[in-house]
Amino acid sequence: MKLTDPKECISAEEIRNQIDKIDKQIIALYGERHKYVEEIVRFKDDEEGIIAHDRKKQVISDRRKWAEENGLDAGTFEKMYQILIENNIKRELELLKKKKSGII
Ligand SMILES: C=C(O[C@@H]1C=C(C(=O)O)C=C[C@H]1O)C(=O)O
Repeated sequence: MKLTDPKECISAEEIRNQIDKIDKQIIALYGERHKYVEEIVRFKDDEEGIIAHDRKKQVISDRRKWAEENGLDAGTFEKMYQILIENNIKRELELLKKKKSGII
């Protein structure tokens, strides 16, 4: 991805173009992440396994740390990952239901 250095940008429009490029790439990566989330259901059998409480805690704590290491607000990233993981759990539960009823 070719980006102009933030300090080199000469207008708000140029800055916003860089932000759009970055977000497009971040979202493409979340698309990739989501494919793995859906496939993990092949290795899970029940609701407790889907929620995976300890893993969920670890994921959030690592993302908090990574956010801080990048000069970002840990609480913001904790909230984002809470929402993301809650949605992933819902999706995994739907897929588990389908798996159990033989649809997939
Ligand atoms: C993907 C998993 O399932 C759920 C979703 C997670 C995630 O999106 O990172 C983490 C833990 C689980 O709550 C997993 O068990 O690793």
